Amino acid sequence: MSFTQELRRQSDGIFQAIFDHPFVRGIAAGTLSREQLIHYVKQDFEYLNAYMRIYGIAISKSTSRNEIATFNEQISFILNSEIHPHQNFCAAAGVTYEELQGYPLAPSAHHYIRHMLTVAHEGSLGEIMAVLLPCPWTYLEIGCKLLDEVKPDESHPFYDWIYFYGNRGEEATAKFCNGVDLWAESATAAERERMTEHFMLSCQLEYMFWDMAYKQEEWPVQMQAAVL
Ligand SMILES: Cc1ncc(CO)c(N)n1
Repeated sequence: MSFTQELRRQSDGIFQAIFDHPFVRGIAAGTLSREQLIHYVKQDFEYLNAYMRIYGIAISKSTSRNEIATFNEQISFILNSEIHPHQNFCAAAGVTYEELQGYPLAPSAHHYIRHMLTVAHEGSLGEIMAVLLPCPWTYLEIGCKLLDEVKPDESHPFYDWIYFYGNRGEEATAKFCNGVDLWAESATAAERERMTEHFMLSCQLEYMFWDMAYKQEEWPVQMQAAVL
């Protein structure tokens, strides 16, 4: 079993919980509220900005052109393609994408981004790849599962979202897994252990991100608006 197959086995309980989460079930059934979609897009716009910055840190730790090119491709994918699923949610909620940009982070999004940033600061390139991997991997599997289960046609409100993640992520995720596996082969046991921990925590935080959007999570005490 490869290192990433072993990671997938260890995280199976979390993957299953994500597939069963009411937000993901709500994508399948087309039953999410306008407010839940808006909360998700506001937070995910910021999340993907942070995610691209972490790729930037990964580039600064890269030792070959090949690695740089891979991270560069991933950044372009987020900038140019991953806007489509957000736009699908915006259209379903009846808002423009621009309206949902620049909001403060809710607690779980904050937690997830800080987790990735800590690993980016302290860890090796292999550890950074491990902390980033649950993002494409969980969405690929959600997309494939929903394609298979719902077989949406164009009348489904989340047709674009489901097709985007079900069809587009496979090659990128395979490449990502390959990079993590190669790194793990020459890593020490202690580093592999850290890679596993980072990966597992990112899976937990993927679950929490869905939960945050579903419950429209906010900080428990409202901040006071600045007096200008
Ligand atoms: C939180 C989160 N995880 C994964 C993806 C997929 O890229 C996303 N857009 N947002």
